[in-house]
Amino acid sequence: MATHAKQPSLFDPSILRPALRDSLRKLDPRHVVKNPVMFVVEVGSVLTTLLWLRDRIFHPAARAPGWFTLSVSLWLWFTVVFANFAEAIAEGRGKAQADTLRRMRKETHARRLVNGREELVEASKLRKGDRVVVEAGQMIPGDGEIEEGVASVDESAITGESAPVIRESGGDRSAVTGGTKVLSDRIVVRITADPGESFLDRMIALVEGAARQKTPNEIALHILLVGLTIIFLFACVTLVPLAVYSGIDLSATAVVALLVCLIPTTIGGLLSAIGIAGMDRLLRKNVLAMSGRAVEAAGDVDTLLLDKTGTITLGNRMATEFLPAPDVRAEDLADAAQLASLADETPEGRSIVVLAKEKYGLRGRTVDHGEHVFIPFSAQTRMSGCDIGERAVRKGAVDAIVKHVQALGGRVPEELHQVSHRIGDTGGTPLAVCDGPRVLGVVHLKDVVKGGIQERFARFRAMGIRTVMITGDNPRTAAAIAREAGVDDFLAEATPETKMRLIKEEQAKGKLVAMTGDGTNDAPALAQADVGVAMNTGTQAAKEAGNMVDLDSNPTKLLEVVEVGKQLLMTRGTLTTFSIANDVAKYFAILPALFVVVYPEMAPLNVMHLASPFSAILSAVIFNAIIIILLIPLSLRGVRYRPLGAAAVLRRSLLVYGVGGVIAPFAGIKLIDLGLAAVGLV
Ligand SMILES: Nc1ncnc2c1ncn2[C@@H]1O[C@H](COP(=O)(O)OP(=O)(O)OP(=O)(O)O)[C@@H](O)[C@H]1O
Ligand SMILES: [K+]
Ligand SMILES: [Mg+2]
Repeated sequence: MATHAKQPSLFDPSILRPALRDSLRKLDPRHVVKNPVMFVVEVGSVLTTLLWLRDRIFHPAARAPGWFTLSVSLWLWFTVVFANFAEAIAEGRGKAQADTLRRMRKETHARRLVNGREELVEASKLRKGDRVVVEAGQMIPGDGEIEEGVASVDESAITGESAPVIRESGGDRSAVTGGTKVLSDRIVVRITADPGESFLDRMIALVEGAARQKTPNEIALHILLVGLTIIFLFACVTLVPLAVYSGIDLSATAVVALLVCLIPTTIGGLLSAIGIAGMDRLLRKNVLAMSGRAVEAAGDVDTLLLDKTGTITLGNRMATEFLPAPDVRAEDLADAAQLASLADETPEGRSIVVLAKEKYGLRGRTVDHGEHVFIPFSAQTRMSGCDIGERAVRKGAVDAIVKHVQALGGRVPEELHQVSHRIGDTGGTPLAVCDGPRVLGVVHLKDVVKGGIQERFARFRAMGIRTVMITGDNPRTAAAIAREAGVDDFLAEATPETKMRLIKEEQAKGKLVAMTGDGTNDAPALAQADVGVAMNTGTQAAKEAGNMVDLDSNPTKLLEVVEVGKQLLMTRGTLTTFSIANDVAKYFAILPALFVVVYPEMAPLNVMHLASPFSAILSAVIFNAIIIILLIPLSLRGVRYRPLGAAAVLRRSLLVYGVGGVIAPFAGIKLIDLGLAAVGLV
């Protein structure tokens, strides 16, 4: 997908041209009215245009020369167009991607199963609940869950990643996406989305911005901007009697121009572009955010919950050793462990079967489904196993097996705890094995902490974010891995319920919580978290519960999500500071120029020595419009983010953008004034 394409330059012609067209179309008052500050400017543009026409037609004893009224009017129109352009160009980048995605949504046929027979139908006719067969070389016709089979799938259409991925029925990797291609084997898929509601459809709507709504923060900022606009409206209106009293001929055009210079047009014009660009930046990191609100929440996250296995560690836990109980032969332990794992398709289960084969030559077992009853692993029981005849073999977390054995009236040897503690302290996972009430020993599962993870957690700490590892594993293993990885805290022996409880507790303390997950049993927690990032490989339930989907299914992607969120908040904050500082400075730049004619005492304030009052006002209006264009790249790219504490970042940006915002207008207006004088306009 286009998300992996090199970041296009900000002003790529293919985006620039439609954006220019859009910025004129967006002059429609019904669009502009959604942005109150810009609406005031548009009303001002219409008003000054009418004033100019009136002067041309009726030649009254005009207070302002025609060239002045016309120039101000034109630059006010430019101001609105520039703001529209900022928004259009931010949207344009998503629109280009949506087009790429649409082209990909080719019409395909589906092999629908009806009463055990296949029939060929158009993919667009598939409904929820339909079952379809897909074989090697064919396109998956719709979103769904695999009911039967395993297949390798090329998902590059969605993720941009060309390496095939394995999708299989049963586990947490059973979801498939319409538009991806089966490379090997045969699967039966149960369709989970009606036409028009597929992942690809939603993705198109999202990147196009069609689904975008103002976030609560944006609404709050809008209200602030409207407040400022009203205050300045009063300030400008009261200036009129003051001017009359002082004998200054203040034209209506001048009052409108002054008003536009004072209201926060810079941030008002860039606000929506900043929001759109934030979601776009996330998309470039292959994360689909379902709402702008989620991106903002990511920028304010206090606590981050992460899984141990597969997130902090590599996740393919391998059996490395059988450690039998005192009166048990190692071979018998290996035999029982293998029996308990024959149907266990988890990496743990498979590795146990292999180790027993390698070490003790245990192979050639046939599985008889009449005789063997397999008990699959679940996060609640934390055990799995097999019943065959008299035997009931179980393997699982040590505390779970201990409870199980005690419930059956068995005795737990002291050595079991010693051995498990030893394994746990090295960061390994001890799996206890029992046959009925008899404890047979422990299997040592080894897992490896991912490379570079310490640096990632150090960055989180620098941002002031607390990281908590949650795991179903025992406290000793958890503590060892937590120490090695450098997380701040951990929760061991967790079940899906305790995960959920932890999130609620944090939220009750007023914290914003983020988490990643992929399983159906992560879904409630993903929905509860303020930022829930679901893995694209995860189940349908997980993807629907979260408010973001990571197409790369990389659990440590949260770090980048948080950074993009912070960058969005900072960009908006700094540009607001800059905009308001700018407006205040303009007030002091223009007023002395207007009044110095009648109040020579104001001369020391008139530091700018502008050519004339008309020139002062026109220069300010031009500066006011141009600054929007100049700040578009910064709004789209975002201010550079450094992982410092929130207070330090704020102090720094207030200083840079506040002081910069005060100085810029003086320099800018003076330059424009000199330019106007040079071309002989004033
Ligand atoms: N296939 C399995 N059969 C039996 N027991 C298992 C199996 N897989 C894991 N266990 C045991 O159950 C415990 C809990 O597993 P669970 O998947 O809930 O957590 P985890 O994988 O250890 O950590 P995380 O929550 O980070 O994924 C494991 O620590 C292990 O002791
Ligand atoms: K302004
Ligand atoms: Mg697990």
